[in-house]
Amino acid sequence: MNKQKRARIVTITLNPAVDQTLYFTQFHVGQVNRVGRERIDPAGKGINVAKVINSLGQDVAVSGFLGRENANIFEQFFQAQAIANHFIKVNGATRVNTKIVDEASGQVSEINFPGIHYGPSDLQELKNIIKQLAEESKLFVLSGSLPGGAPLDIFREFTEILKSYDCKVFLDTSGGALTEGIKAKPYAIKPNLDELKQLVGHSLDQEIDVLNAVETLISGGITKVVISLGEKGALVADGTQRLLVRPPNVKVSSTVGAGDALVAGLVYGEAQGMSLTEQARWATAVAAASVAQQGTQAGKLNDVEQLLPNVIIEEMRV
Ligand SMILES: Nc1ncnc2c1ncn2[C@@H]1O[C@H](COP(=O)(O)OP(=O)(O)O)[C@@H](O)[C@H]1O
Ligand SMILES: O=P(O)(O)OC[C@H]1O[C@](O)(COP(=O)(O)O)[C@@H](O)[C@@H]1O
Repeated sequence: MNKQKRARIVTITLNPAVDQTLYFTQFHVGQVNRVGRERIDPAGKGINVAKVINSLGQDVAVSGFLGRENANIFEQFFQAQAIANHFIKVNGATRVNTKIVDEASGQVSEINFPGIHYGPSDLQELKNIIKQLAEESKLFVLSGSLPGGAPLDIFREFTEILKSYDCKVFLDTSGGALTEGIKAKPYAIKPNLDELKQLVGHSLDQEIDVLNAVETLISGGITKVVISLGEKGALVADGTQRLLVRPPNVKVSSTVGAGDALVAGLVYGEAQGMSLTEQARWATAVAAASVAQQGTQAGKLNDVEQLLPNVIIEEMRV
């Protein structure tokens, strides 16, 4: 596979977060708990996607809204990683999301805040930046929850703008933002099973229910649909193929950012012109490498390459 840089990818995060990960030998609800160690990561969905793309050696730019008061945490990181920073600074501080890791059980509990508020002029400025970036970058990732006050159809509008510039949009959001966003028919989406259930509005108890939901989304005009299934892997589908992809065994350190890593692997594969099968293999290896890292750090390219042969891909009958 030729790993030359062919396209710059842009990720948009409207609601970034400083992830504070607290590790406990064992966490007891309702009792005094002493923190074993702490990690602080500049994070949020699109920023995590960018970290992973960057660690794979692909050119990436980031944009969205950052709170002015603690923007330096992000700015220093982007500078150190040579990630092109097009974030707009708005009043206030970016949220701090706390992740509680119980090392005995491996369970992670997440406490996510609603996030920052922005004003109408901030939104206009962001639209202008997106249009400028779309002149030269053709792969966009729109990720994460919406900050307070954002209209539910904001990703729909961004997708429509980006499609008018011939850009491919990978949309990874949830709830009403996903329901509205898919109306603009993004190129690809990556809900997890809970997000898919919410989207279709009913339970998905059997494999056939999930396949039917995927079918409906693809026939509705979305080119690639990826349903992430946690440690079980993912269902990766386009108009002709349905792939059940199972991850290699890794020692789990933090599953926070696993979904973002999967998205990063998919977009990386797209930028490299990979087939759906290769894209699914890379995305799954990239996600497994990220799960083996603490906090939301990206796995190394070398680790990803070693995991690639251990990804199991089964073609399902359509
Ligand atoms: N324990 C694990 N071991 C290896 N890979 C994992 C593990 N948990 C998750 N993954 C990978 O990360 C991907 C995304 O995880 P998932 O939890 O479904 O996403 P999200 O964070 O969006 O809910 C999965 O499709 C899988 O490839
Ligand atoms: O934008 P949301 O949905 O509030 O999620 C933000 C949180 O999700 C993360 O991006 C991790 O997401 P995933 O585990 O789904 O990959 C964290 O870094 C961040 O704190």
